Amino acid sequence: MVKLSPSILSANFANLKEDIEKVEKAGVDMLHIDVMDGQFVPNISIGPVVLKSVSKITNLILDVHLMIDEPDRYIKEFVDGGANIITVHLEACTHIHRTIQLIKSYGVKVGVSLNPGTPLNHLEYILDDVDMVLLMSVNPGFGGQKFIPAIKDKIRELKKMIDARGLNIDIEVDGGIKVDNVKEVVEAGANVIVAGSAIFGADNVEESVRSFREEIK
Ligand SMILES: O=C(CO)[C@@H](O)[C@H](O)COP(=O)(O)O
Ligand SMILES: [Co+2]
Repeated sequence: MVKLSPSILSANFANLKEDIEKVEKAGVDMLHIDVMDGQFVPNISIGPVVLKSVSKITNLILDVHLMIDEPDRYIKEFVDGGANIITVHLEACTHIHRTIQLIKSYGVKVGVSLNPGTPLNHLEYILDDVDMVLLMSVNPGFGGQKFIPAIKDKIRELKKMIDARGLNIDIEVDGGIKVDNVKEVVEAGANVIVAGSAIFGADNVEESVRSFREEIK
């Protein structure tokens, strides 16, 4: 079953509660929380304080995407804020293995994300330790960018690596996913789809979620 994880980066932050209720009612599976530090990526978004408030008004799985340098410093705060899955960028961690163990020690799920230009072989010695791999299909930092087509091959390769090891790891893809390209992403092997502008930015959120579901059923 393919899961939908709309990114609140494209929500109206002055109206966040209503926006989240809309996607929840529309039947999405998770809520993707983009955290940006203005250092690892050239943008600043939200942190654990907002996450904590969000966790109080939704039952959706909170899928936290940390685009911050040396995330070990803040893992506990995001756990306390209600994160169910914490994904860190491989490129942002000096000791990725240690960071993965730290996240697991709090009993939450752990994901590792790769920028579009980072090769899959960097996962070789950590793949067995993670619950999810997040492949970026845009360069991180902003919503509303264009999907990078080469990532479809990367998804296929990752799926092969996971299957060859007999692992049960989610493949999440994030950036530029719309109703008209989601099918290709799922066919390549992704089973968690992030969509920001295409869901929170849609005129009719319910209709957008329905169209996504139709494409990936
Ligand atoms: O992590 C990021 C961007 O860095 C994403 O989660 C975006 O927020 C997705 O937005 P769209 O590309 O779907 O508009
Ligand atoms: Co994201």
